[in-house]
Amino acid sequence: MPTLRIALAQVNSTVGDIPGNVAAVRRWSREAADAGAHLVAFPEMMLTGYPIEDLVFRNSFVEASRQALTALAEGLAADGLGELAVVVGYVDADGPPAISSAAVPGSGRRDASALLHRGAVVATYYKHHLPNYGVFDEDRYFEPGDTLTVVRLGGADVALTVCEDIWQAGGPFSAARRAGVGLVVNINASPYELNKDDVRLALVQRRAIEAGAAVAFVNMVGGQDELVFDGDSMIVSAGGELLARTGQFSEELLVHDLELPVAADNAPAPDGRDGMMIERFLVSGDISEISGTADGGIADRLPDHAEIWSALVLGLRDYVDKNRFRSVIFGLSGGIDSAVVAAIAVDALGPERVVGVSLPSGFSSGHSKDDAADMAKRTGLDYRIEPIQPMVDAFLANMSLSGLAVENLQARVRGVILMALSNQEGHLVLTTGNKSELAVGYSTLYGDSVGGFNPLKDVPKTMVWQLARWRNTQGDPPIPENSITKPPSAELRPDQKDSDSLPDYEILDPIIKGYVDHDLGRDELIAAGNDPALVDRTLRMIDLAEYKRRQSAPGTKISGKAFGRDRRLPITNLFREGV
Ligand SMILES: Nc1ncnc2c1ncn2[C@@H]1O[C@H](COP(=O)(O)OP(=O)(O)OC[C@H]2O[C@@H]([n+]3cccc(C(=O)O)c3)[C@H](O)[C@@H]2O)[C@@H](O)[C@H]1O
Ligand SMILES: Nc1ncnc2c1ncn2[C@@H]1O[C@H](COP(=O)(O)OP(=O)(O)OP(=O)(O)O)[C@@H](O)[C@H]1O
Ligand SMILES: NC(=O)CC[C@H](N)C(=O)O
Repeated sequence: MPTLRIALAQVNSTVGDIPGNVAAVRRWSREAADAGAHLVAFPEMMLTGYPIEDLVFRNSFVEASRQALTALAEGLAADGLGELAVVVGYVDADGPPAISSAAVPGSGRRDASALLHRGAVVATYYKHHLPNYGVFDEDRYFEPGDTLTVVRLGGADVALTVCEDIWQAGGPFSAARRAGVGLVVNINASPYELNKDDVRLALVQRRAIEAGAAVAFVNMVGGQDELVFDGDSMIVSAGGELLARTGQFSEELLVHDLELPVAADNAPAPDGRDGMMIERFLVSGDISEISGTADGGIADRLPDHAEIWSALVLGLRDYVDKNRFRSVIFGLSGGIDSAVVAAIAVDALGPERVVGVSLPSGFSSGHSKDDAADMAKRTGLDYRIEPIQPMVDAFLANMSLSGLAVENLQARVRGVILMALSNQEGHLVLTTGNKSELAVGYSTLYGDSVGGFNPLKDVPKTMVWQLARWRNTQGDPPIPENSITKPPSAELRPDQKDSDSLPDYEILDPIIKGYVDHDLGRDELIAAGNDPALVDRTLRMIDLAEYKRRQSAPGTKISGKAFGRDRRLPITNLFREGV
């Protein structure tokens, strides 16, 4: 029985930074070789980052990816790593150049995996199953491959597959059984959402059994606009037993020895109902002898709140760093939302890169200023005070405004100040509205909704409180207790409370979840026990706020359905539930 030492490189690539991503492959390949690995696998689209969206239509981009791949193969050999088999994701094309931003049939854009060895690209594989739901639009971008690539290395047969190939029965995994491979390598760009780790493990186990082969599943880690990749790479035996698993949300090299069956030269059963062809490549008959043993170990999964917090921290850090911002700035009101944003930002970037500004008006309570100052003292963030009343008064001296217009004016003056400080000092402005507020439109357009990124965009208000309490149990509590316990208020008029305009968030959030996350209609929401009048009111607010969401800042997805790419609704829409 050949034993292969497999390394899974759970690493962070950046969309468009092809030279940086190539350098990362060379760096991690060196580590894998030093650990005695025979094969190292990198994530889907490692060379380009993922998702590349409409960049795929630019021939120059696809060509840069293809050239980087061949140069990488040569570079690895030049580094003395030619004997290591390196599996890496990239974008390829094997049809005529694209002529417009449409998925021209035959233009052959491919979501591809390649095996590099001894300075050459030995084999390539094109992703067969293309996800086209939720945040994925791969039918728009790629053509599916129809041939399973099997490589022989050290007397074992290994099949190459890409991400969605593992999410659907049939196709490559069923072809892998026909080909009689010992191992299927599945390279991923599988974004995080809560509880997806449990789904993934069961899935990888199911596919291993379907293929009758061990599965090495490697996922990327890091943030890309609204997505965050959590890693969670693993190796599962042909019988479905979990053998090794990485931690979540950090770069890691998992190295594990796998005993594989000796490859047989029988032709595969020809009549596969999977509809795939099988193509075989010889990589190398002999491989280096194993020294010692490598057991990757099985890392514990994070509990839910720790997992969500890690996702939000990594999502923000990578957005800031990859877009080359030195620091972030936001209004620090003493309320729970800006307090939790401050704690996430300090965890992500360190207090010296976080600026919190108290922007008191005539209606700001004493405790709002004290709680903001307390938050700053606890975390060491850069705290400023910019009173807004003189600027609000200047507007009111020159315009006749009343009621809501005056309320929103305060939020807008705050937005102008934050954007001015951003322009002056170069900070990224964070906006702080949570998923519940975004759902019902409880924010001022061009006011508190200004900003380039929103860490709480996919976090319902009730979870904002839970996260605050959880974070305060981890070491020194960063969030003032008063910010957690006081009733939420926008403080735009005397004694204003969120509860004047909105039902309690404990009642509101389940309705939002049903309507937004699960697409339930009015009758189903009422059948689930929600008050009919409240359902009608909430659905109306959600429907009418679509225009605000369409122009809202991006923020990290943590749920099964986030606002943005996951949930796409027309703004102009006269359909009303139950009417
Ligand atoms: N379909 C559509 N397409 C494009 N634009 C549309 C539109 N419908 C209205 N608009 C525009 O939007 C304007 C109305 O929106 P906007 O100006 O924002 O005003 P609006 O949504 O009426 O008021 C803001 C609400 O958010 C609350 N708030 C504000 C600040 C902070 C917080 C908090 O606690 O987090 C809550 C505030 O108390 C108030 O209830 C209209 O005047 C119109 O210009
Ligand atoms: N006095 C203030 N100083 C600084 N920023 C403010 C102030 N008031 C509002 N903001 C900004 O506007 C955002 C929305 O205001 P709002 O008061 O609704 O939220 P919050 O204070 O964070 O939380 P809560 O909804 O619990 O009150 C705040 O998160 C904050 O960024
Ligand atoms: N990149 C992909 O193919 C990802 C799709 C897959 N269903 C996932 O969410 O992990």
